[in-house]
Amino acid sequence: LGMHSHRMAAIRPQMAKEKIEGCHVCTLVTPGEPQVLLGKDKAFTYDFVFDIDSEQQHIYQTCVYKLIEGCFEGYNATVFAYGQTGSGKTYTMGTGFDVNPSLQEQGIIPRAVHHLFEGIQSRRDRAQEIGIQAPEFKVSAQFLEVGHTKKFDPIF
Ligand SMILES: Nc1ncnc2c1ncn2[C@@H]1O[C@H](COP(=O)(O)OP(=O)(O)OP(=O)(O)O)[C@@H](O)[C@H]1O
Repeated sequence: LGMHSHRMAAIRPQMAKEKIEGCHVCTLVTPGEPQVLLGKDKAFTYDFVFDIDSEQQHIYQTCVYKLIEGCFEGYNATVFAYGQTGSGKTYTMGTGFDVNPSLQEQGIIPRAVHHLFEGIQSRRDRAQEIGIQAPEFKVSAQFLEVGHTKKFDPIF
């Protein structure tokens, strides 16, 4: 059994409150590199980095698309968001229920569910077209939210 993981960082725009308080953006993404500079002397490297103006669609396409395609081959996949309060986990995962985001703003989970069921349907349709028995799919998914656990370090 092998396990492979990727780490990505997405930088969110400043919230209105932060702008009003005169906060400065302290991150700088190194052009062409998956690296974030924090202030002058701290550099962090990830597999992917998405700067402030990144679109949800781009994040999905780069980080999650292949995982869902892999599910059709029988692989398991996990997408895990972590970060401090207000850093943008809910927004990026698309699990806020109090807002109704535009299609463009839709996050990872609704995109993944859509991709999964579209993928199933198109594989079944294709089988019918060429006259073979439609494949059967069993879908099992989990969505967990861990919060406010002061003693739990999710970065391991
Ligand atoms: N990429 C983004 N573009 C625009 N707004 C964003 C982005 N990321 C986060 N936000 C906004 O920033 C605020 C905080 O984000 P969010 O609620 O997703 O944080 P969180 O990490 O889930 O926080 P908590 O741990 O407290 O639940 C929200 O108002 C959200 O809409």
